[in-house]
Amino acid sequence: MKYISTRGNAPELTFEEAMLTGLARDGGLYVPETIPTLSKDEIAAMAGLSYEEVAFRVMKPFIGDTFTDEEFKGIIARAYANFRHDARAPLVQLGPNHFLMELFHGPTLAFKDFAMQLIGQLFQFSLARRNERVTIVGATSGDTGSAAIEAFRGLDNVDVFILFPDGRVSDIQRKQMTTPADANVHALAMEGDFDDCQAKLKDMFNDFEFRDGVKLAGVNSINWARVLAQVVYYFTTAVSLGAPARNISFTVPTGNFGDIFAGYIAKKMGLPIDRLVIATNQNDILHRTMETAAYTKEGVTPSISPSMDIQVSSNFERALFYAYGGDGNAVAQLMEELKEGSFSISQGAMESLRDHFDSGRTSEAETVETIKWGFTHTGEVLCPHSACGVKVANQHLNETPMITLATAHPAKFPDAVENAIGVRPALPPHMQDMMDKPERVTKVPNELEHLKTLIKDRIAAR
Ligand SMILES: Cc1ncc(COP(=O)(O)O)c(C=O)c1O
Ligand SMILES: N[C@@H](CCOP(=O)(O)O)C(=O)O
Repeated sequence: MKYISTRGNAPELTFEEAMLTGLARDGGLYVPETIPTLSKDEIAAMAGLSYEEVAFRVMKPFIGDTFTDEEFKGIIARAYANFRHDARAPLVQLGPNHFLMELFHGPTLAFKDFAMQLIGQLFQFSLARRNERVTIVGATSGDTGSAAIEAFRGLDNVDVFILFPDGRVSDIQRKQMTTPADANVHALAMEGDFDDCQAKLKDMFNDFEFRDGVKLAGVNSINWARVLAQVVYYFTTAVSLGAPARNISFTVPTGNFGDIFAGYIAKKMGLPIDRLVIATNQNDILHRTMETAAYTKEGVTPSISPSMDIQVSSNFERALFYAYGGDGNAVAQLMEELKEGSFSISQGAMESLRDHFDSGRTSEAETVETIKWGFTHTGEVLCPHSACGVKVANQHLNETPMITLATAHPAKFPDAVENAIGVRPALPPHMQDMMDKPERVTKVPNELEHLKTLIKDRIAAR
């Protein structure tokens, strides 16, 4: 299996190379040159298997012979050993035809753990056998950063630098990033919003001297392995509700478009997904795009679902690549136009997107109302991001079972939840001592040269 860039102008790579590389050298994102498919029988045979067994069957065609089967099974087993629920991604029922996929039973209480715990194991295996070290730089609106730190802390051959927007993540998210004492962890509170952090990260990748000098690697969802790991739970949950014998729809709280794009890949692999519903908060660029065919950047307005406060939605580029029939030049042209603030999607590409995706937006007041509704009508305490998903899903219910992804544990956003329902969700026991630990964080300006120097100096000092 070879991996190609969405902008069509970067070297083709193997799975392992693409994983360790992150962003393609033409600024694009890596995708597999073909999407492997699974037959109805192969999907039906997943019923009753463990999460880990399904993970192996879904991901194996994408990794080819990168690892032996035994090696890959060992990697998967170690990745999910620290999850606190046997099903890993359990379903709870919210209504007659509406289910919630709880994706917050991993070590940092967000869906990011599903991919990041796996990537941590994949990197360790690959770096050890190649005798290499890397510098991971990640951009986060809160959850990717804590998941990355948890997955890579304490490793000798990895430094992990996390850029988060100063003052725009929850207190718990910040403490998850600033309290680990490991010397290879560097939490950087940057001025600006998440889009600024992600732009600086991409600037670093596009500076080849810096990139090659520090051996830069990326663990944001620009990394194909992140997306791939997230494909698995679409299979486990759809099969548990009767797929492939019946269709299933999903609603996904969306920001950087990685999670819902994983659902699109599951569909392309043969999982009978009817609709994939994009749920945004008030930062609704993706919903506006689906309605108007114009992707137009506006400023980000901080919300009570901060992890979705995103306007430059990185993985939408991958969706555009498929909507434009794999035309890398067309995608590169759109991304060039985006530098000026907006681009328009052609009619054919828009039809292709609308064949798979619906969308909706949730205001701040509606998010609060939905947290209340969830608690009162179902007993489920929703985090604000998951509440955005449930609100939009409730508007898209029909005869096809709907699964909404619950992307974070409510205890990561206790103020928003307590304000809505008067109950302060408690952190699980393994995280309670975090509140008293000292924080280690460096405030940094939104300046590329400053960041590059800091990173080089920190690596030299280790
Ligand atoms: C809790 C939570 N929900 C939803 C999202 C949006 O996911 P994606 O960026 O994959 O669209 C994020 C951030 O990625 C998140 O942290
Ligand atoms: N919401 C994310 C933003 C980064 O997304 P990623 O999936 O590209 O890593 C976060 O919590 O950091």
